[in-house]
Amino acid sequence: MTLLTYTPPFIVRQPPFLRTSAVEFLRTPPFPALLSLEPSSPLRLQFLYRAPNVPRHASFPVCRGLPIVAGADLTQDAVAVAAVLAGAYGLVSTFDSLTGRNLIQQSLSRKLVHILSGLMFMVSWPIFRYPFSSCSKILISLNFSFNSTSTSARYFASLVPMVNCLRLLVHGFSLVEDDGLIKSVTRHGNPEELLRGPLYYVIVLILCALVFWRESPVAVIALSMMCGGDGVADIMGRRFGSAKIPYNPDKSLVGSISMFVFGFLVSVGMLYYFSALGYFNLDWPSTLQRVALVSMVATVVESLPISNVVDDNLSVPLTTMVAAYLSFNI
Ligand SMILES: Nc1ccn([C@@H]2O[C@H](COP(=O)(O)OP(=O)(O)OP(=O)(O)O)[C@@H](O)[C@H]2O)c(=O)n1
Ligand SMILES: C/C(=C\CO)CCC[C@H](C)CCC[C@H](C)CCCC(C)C
Repeated sequence: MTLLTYTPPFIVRQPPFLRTSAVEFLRTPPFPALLSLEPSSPLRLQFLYRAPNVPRHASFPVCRGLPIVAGADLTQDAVAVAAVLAGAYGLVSTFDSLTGRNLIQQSLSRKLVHILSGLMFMVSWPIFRYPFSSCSKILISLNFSFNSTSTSARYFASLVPMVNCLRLLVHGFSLVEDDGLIKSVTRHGNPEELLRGPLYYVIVLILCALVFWRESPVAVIALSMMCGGDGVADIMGRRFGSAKIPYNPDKSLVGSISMFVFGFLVSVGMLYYFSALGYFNLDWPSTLQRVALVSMVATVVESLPISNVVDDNLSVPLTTMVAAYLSFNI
């Protein structure tokens, strides 16, 4: 379904800091907002913003000339923020209703919200597409040979977890009552619980959107391990985890195996999703090995008896970010 037509952007030189082995490794530029000096044929924008087919190993002369009207419409990103915020509210309300009617247990509701929120947020990233910040346009208009391909879309997308972060703070400190939120995302129904796992969770979403975004496998793998891996580990471990981990009686082998398997599968699936939309081009045999290694590292960290020191919603994604960054840059 064609929603909008826009003049394709122009390719700029990739910033030096992006000329890492990761970029070489990914072969073609990962940036959907690349600007090409000679406009290619108008691309018809689909609902999901696909990166223009940038030729592999394309040369990237520095961008010059008149301001480049990206053709992107801020309106789309504003609508996208509203739509994803509505989705977040709807997800929590749905599980509030299910727990309220005793159709699912509160602990299962919490984990399903944990699994679905981050993954659905990540899946929504391609609908944000304002290609560059106003400062970039000003720099271009001044004929500034800038190297940035920063995309403002990430800032719009990060508004969603930011609003939810505020929501968790307001209700976590009981400034405003929201029984539905508390029932669907806390284990014991205490508002203060919102200020721990759920709050760390949305902070990680903000970090992933702002720092790595859809232009790198790092955030994709980190959120896949936090949501798909850790979330399923809890569900499977509680249900089938009779055989405990020797060094951590609170965790089980089934839970950890589930963490690895589902974290790996969800990571590969999400990487394929963004790769299919053209955000990065992966060498799959090597990528699968790297994702397996990162998944193993995250699984080992999640199995450690450190939950009282650092929440899994921090230790798992942060460990995954470091491991994925090193793995895809070496
Ligand atoms: N590798 C794992 C991970 C989790 N679990 C099971 O899932 C429960 C909760 O796991 P945990 O990761 O601690 O979940 P949290 O996110 O810390 O719990 P909550 O969602 O309440 O914050 C554990 O007590 C355990 O029964 C398991 O058996 N093996
Ligand atoms: C229960 C949770 C963590 C504990 O381990 C997850 C809390 C989730 C937040 C309450 C809501 C977060 C919403 C996302 C930022 C956006 C989701 C959008 C999507 C379209 C549903």
